[in-house]
Amino acid sequence: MVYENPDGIRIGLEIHVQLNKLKTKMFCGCSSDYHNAAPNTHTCPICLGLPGSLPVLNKKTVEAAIKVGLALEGEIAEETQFHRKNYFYPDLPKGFQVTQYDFPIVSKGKVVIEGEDGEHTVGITRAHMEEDPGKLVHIGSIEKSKGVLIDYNRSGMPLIETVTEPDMRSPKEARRFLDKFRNILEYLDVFDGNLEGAMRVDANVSVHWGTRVEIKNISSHKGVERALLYEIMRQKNVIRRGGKITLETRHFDEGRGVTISMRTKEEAEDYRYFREPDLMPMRVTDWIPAIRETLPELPDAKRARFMEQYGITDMHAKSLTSKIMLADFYEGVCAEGVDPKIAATWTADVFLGELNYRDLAISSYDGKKIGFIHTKDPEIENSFKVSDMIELVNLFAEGKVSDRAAVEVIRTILDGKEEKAPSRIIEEKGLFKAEDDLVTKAVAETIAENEAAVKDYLGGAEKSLNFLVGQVMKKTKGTADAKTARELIVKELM
Ligand SMILES: Nc1ncnc2c1ncn2[C@@H]1O[C@H](COP(=O)(O)OP(=O)(O)OP(=O)(O)O)[C@@H](O)[C@H]1O
Ligand SMILES: [Mg+2]
Ligand SMILES: [Mg+2]
Repeated sequence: MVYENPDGIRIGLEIHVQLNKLKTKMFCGCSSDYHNAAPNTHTCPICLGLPGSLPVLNKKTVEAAIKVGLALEGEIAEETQFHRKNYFYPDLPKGFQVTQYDFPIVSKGKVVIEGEDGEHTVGITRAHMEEDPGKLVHIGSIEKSKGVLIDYNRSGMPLIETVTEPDMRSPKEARRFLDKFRNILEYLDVFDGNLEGAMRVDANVSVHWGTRVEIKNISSHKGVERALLYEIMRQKNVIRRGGKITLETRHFDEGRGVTISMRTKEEAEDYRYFREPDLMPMRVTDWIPAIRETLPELPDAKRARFMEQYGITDMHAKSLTSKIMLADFYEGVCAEGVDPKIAATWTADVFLGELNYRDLAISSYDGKKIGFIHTKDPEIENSFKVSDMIELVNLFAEGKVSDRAAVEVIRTILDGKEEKAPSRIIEEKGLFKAEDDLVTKAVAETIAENEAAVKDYLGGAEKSLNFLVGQVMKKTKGTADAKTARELIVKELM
């Protein structure tokens, strides 16, 4: 299958990622652990940009950038340096942002995603380091706001900006790219995507192979997908009415789901880039071998190994490796000699499905349990123990609990406040699988009591069989295995 891209869509992303796993900021010793702190409490003359303060580069920023570059299979510049991007705006009182201009540390990388027509490669144009400015908090909506508050806790946080080639051909591909990119960064342990403001995306998009429009500063992957869907529709409509698309910057209004023009590129500023005189150029070639040593097994490699080592399907391997903490949890479960295929089903399909359904995001794994938080309210948190999954998988493998009962156990643990082992939950809820003769008895009774349904089934109405199975489940209070019940009924009526 070859994807034709009938609307000539091209999407290129600029992704700002905070290296929020580093202990301190980029040019000063202020702690980067500010997310729960009061505004402007994690600041000093350097990150406030006060006159006379001098930056001291946090070497870990450069190391992390090189690590990212290697993971993206990019080229690392032999010599790299910083520039000043001059602009006047209250998010950076010193009047310029320290960034990299024509010497980005990383260039020419790639990321392989699941595209519209199978594997699809997205080129990485460049990735560079820069400092995060302070955060402006608009009171009310950005267009109507009467006032602005500024929090400089974020100011001076190390960022990596990654620019892709316009290689994505649909909003879905853009979202898949972002999911994959985030996953890689989390594997590298340089980034925690659950923290507020950790990843901000500018999405560039054009239709009919035309001029691009840039949508600035979108904070979620889903937001990027929605903004692009809207923007593509808007551009197509403009062209259909005989209009022209011009290079402009737009803002995505998450609430209304629309993009709004902010400025045209003619109004774009001239940033008067020049070399940052307070920071020396760096030669980093010698650092590369040691950093390469620290590269972990990356998602694609892990996925291939999982299929090979555990004999699981590609779908399961993909889902289990979509988060490093989930992959580690799964391996923790398998380490105890449980059936890896059953463990994959219960972890990837049921457990992960139930988490998504509840808007819970995986946030930690400590070797014993996997933790998760609510995506809208991080105060809501819970965890699931490796030992509980092992017990459940074994009970299921031994035929002691049915599908339905195992799902019920997982739900009970996710929703419960007190800790309980699966076997206790099963006992308390009476979920142990019914003995075979109990099921046989229920089948016989069901057939005797439901003459009409039996007749319909024998007359070819498959639906009636479902009804009969339902009756058996009811009689056994859901403890029968639905598949067994079905087989028994069919056999009886043959
Ligand atoms: N025709 C196009 N359609 C869609 N995207 C495009 C097109 N041409 C370029 N792009 C994308 O636009 C982005 C350009 O980003 P880049 O940072 O190089 O420049 P910029 O947006 O002008 O600068 P700034 O950093 O100030 O936003 C890249 O992601 C690129 O892939
Ligand atoms: Mg741009
Ligand atoms: Mg850019």
